[in-house]
Amino acid sequence: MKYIYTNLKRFDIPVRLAGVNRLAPAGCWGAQIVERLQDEIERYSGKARFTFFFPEAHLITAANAKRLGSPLQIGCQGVCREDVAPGGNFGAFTTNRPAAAAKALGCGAVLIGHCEERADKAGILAEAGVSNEGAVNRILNQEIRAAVGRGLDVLYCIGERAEQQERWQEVLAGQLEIGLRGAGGGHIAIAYEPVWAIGPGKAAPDRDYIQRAARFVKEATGGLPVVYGGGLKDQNAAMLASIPEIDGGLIALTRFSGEIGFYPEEYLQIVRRYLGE
Ligand SMILES: O=C[C@H](O)COP(=O)(O)O
Repeated sequence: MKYIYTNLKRFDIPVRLAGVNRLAPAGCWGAQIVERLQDEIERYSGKARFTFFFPEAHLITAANAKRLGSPLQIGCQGVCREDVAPGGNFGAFTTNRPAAAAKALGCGAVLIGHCEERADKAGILAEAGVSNEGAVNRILNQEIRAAVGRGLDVLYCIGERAEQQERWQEVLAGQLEIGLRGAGGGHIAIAYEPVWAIGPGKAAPDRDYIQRAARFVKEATGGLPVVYGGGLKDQNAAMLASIPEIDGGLIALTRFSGEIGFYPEEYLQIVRRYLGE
């Protein structure tokens, strides 16, 4: 079974507001993505699982657009490190999204620890004059445990930044060891994303580099599924699919130059290529 994840970041922002959304007005953007993809995706049932991480505003319309029995799973882009509990917090979580809320909104999965989330948390710590990767990993661990506690599938992102490349093993080991502590019992997959390979103008590492990291992650986690993200595109999908330790991919942009963004037809082309069709 292959796992194909998609992070739709904030690709819902229209071009006139400096975003990359050329697909649909914000109100129906999530539904349109589901409607344009689900027929084709259904052809791969049994061969691959598809999860789409939407910004919260689109979770309901995306979930409503999903046909009954569709293999497409809807996920959100993070959960709060605390959750509601009987006799505990009843929902006093202004601005945050507890795992229970994600569940109630129709999510089956959550993306945790994306490098953009890590950078945001590190930025908050930096405001207090603190630089502490361990603290970021501990907060992400709380989020993972909250998500697992609610039965959400978790895609946990790890990866080294450019300046960490020489000590990549130490960085990945810390992210895994602290992030996954006490989080057993759920469905957790790892997205290996070298931060320096993410986004427009960036290129994915070569096969050996990715295989070495994926092997390391597999060994450190006792064999959890590992997917690759960061510049995954039509041109390298087959190469990535040929790495035995890689169980799938995490896609965001489908077009990295010109009118960059997420385009459903281009996405399907990457999927076809990855699945060898
Ligand atoms: O969440 C996905 C990753 O950040 C990969 O992004 P990218 O495919 O645009 O490089």
